Amino acid sequence: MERTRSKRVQNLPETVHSLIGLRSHLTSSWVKSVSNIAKNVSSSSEISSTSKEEDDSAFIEEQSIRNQLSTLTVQVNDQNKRRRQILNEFLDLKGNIRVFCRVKPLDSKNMRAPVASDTRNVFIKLTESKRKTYNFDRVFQPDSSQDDVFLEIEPVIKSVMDGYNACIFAYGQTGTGKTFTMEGLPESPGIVPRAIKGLFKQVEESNHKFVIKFSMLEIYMGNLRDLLVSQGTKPIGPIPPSLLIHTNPKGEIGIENLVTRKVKDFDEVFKLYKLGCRNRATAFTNSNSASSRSHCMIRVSITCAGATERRRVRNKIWLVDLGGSERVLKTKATGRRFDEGKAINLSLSALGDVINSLQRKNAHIPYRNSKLTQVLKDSLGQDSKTLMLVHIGRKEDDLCETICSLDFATRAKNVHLGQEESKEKQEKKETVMMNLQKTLETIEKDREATLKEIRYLNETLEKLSGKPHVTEEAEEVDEIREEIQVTPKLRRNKSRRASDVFCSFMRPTASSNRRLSGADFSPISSGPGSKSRRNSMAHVRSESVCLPMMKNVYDSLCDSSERSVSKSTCAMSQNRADDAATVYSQDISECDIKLVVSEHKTEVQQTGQGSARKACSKIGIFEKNVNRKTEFSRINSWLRSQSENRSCVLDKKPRRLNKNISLGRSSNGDQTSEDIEESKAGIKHPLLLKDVFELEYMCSAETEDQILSIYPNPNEEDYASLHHLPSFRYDGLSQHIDDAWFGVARSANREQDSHASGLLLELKQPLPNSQKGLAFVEDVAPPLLRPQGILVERGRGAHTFMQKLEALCYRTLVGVGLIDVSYGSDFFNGLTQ
Ligand SMILES: Nc1ncnc2c1ncn2[C@@H]1O[C@H](COP(=O)(O)OP(=O)(O)OP(=O)(O)O)[C@@H](O)[C@H]1O
Repeated sequence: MERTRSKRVQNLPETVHSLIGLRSHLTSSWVKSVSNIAKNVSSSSEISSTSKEEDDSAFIEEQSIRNQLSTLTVQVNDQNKRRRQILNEFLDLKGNIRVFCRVKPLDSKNMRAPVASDTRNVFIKLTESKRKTYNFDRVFQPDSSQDDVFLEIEPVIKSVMDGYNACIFAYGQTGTGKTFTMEGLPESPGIVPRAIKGLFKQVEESNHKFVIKFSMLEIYMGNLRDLLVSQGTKPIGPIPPSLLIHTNPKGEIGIENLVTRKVKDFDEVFKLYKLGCRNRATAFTNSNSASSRSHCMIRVSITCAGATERRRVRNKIWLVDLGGSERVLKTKATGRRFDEGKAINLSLSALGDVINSLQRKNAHIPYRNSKLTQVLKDSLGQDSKTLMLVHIGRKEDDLCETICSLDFATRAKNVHLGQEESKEKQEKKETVMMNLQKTLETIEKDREATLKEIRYLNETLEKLSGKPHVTEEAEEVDEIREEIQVTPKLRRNKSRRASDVFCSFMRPTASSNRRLSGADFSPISSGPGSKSRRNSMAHVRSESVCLPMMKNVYDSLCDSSERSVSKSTCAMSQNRADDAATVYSQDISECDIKLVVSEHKTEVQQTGQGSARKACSKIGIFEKNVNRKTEFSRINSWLRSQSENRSCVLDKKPRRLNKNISLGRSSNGDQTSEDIEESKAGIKHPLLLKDVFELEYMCSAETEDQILSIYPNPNEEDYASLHHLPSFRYDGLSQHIDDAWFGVARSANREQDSHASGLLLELKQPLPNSQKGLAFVEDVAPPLLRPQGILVERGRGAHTFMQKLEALCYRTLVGVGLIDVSYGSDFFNGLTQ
């Protein structure tokens, strides 16, 4: 229409000209035509001026909307800023580290429950007259719903939108409801789905553009495993390489090669979460049929450019379902379950230390003592928001664990040296908090109204201009997105190595590189040319003692390879402080960390067979030297605390190892010539475990029970059972343990020794069929090479027997302080002090 009008106006001069040229033909029709044209001309000019006016008014309207929008944006940013400040003030008053407690309902109403609670306190009935009270920022009683829990969590999620890092974790004994709280059930979703939904909702409502990314990993036996990457399901495969943790110059923690997926909505997150859960390590335990055997960690990172009121451009929230704390003795875990429990306990202990140090505002925060705390470093402390949900059960049976969990939580609480706030101070604080909350609500309402108006104006603008409204900020976000996508990931085995990028203490050690390149868990090679840095540390004891680890039905559900006890022991040269530091930061699993000892050269040089008393005094000398000369992690105090309980005998015998050693009797029952020779020399050869395998030696189930009944399981009340430990005899852990530790002369032929060295255990009670004590030697060999096949062939009886033997081996090692099982005097005592 407009186009037709303007065409007519353009044609007017031509028409007039033609009229002039046709003067001679002036007729009434001509007059009519001219008057029509004149009319048209006037109406055209009218139309053109109207359209101009219209254009102008549209432009003005657009401009005014833009002006309004920029005013409103300033306004909403201001509101965001105020909201952030007030919310932060509110959370500061509540405490940046808050501890909640959730009490699990009893399975049956008729059960006796020595645990009671109100909204702030948990009461424990210890005896008829003795009670203990624990108070928390909030206690969720057994009938509390998931809604109640999330209501307390919500401010932290808002704070994440404001650019703060946060960490929410569930802690507690196995089976007390950590996964229930974090993940929930389809009909009653837990914190993770609600928090993520909450984040997306806020993103939608916000006037800013956000990029949200999701990652999921677990810390299993001290190794970081990406849960968004399938690890394979081979029961005896190499342990997948642990992901490396690094810190960027800004102090932000990153995890190398961790899959990080950009997510647009909750559904996408949900799919990834399900995938991650499928890859997670869970197993049947005595306490929970689907027990989490690792710490499951979800990271949601948020990036928002152009929101100057946010605390930082990129921030993150960690949602952590910690592995269940457990008393290894109570759960009667053996084999891998035992190792898992120990690793979990050690990292929980490290987490407790970190939180406690943060609460006390200590100058040194021991983040580096576990992978868990290393990963969470930038989300714990400073202005990060930390929420710990401690879970307890009410059963009488679990009282001990409940007290441990409550003690752990109390340690993490913001109670400075036992000084509780006065009631008056508390009331004052509550009033301030209430006022802040009211202000917060008003700001939230105003902010919502402003956001609504902004949305309306944006829509109007879109209609007017016919194209979506693009802000400068959105363009910036796009740039960031591109930047994130093009950031090259560090590739393994490429010329660019982690060591080129990270500062010295974060560089992987030779061992971790080895692990990366092929999950090599074999013991230290003594072969020619193997002059690795690690090998040059003559006293590294790690990966040297291999006990028979049974492949049982539960193990087959897990995909890691077997583990050797040696993973929990490690000694380092004192003059290699840097090695020790590196090991702490990168190389070893958590079970190692607590046990790392800076080794020293003792002057003890004793040879020959030692009596029990001698051996005990050797432990004393060892400890004394250790105390005097070495720098320690906790093993020192643990060993000392154990010395009274230890009654086992360290019996040092330099033994000539012979691969063809027999059972001490020939097939017809006669003594072999070797036996005769040995008995002449006064040396008795014990039965070797290797021989047990090879000669298919088995005793009846009754005999096994009879033997094993002598060595009952120690429990927390009765340490006397440790007196029944089988004697432990040194059998040449030659290359890995400094002989001076046990006062033994080193074998001249180290090379030969290293092939046949192992751990020897001797039961005091001989087997009926054998005139000799039963003893075990396990050759130093990579766990994968051990004779699993033989065990499998022997059927169930062999399995049960071997499980029991394994338990015995552990108990012996515990008794002499070679391994730390994290019960009683170690982990739990540490927490309750
Ligand atoms: N508050 C609760 N209300 C109802 N059921 C609960 C509650 N807490 C836990 N449960 C139930 O108890 C069982 C064990 O809980 P869950 O698996 O969450 O324990 P967990 O602490 O995560 O154990 P683990 O450390 O071994 O993984 C589940 O069946 C769960 O549904």
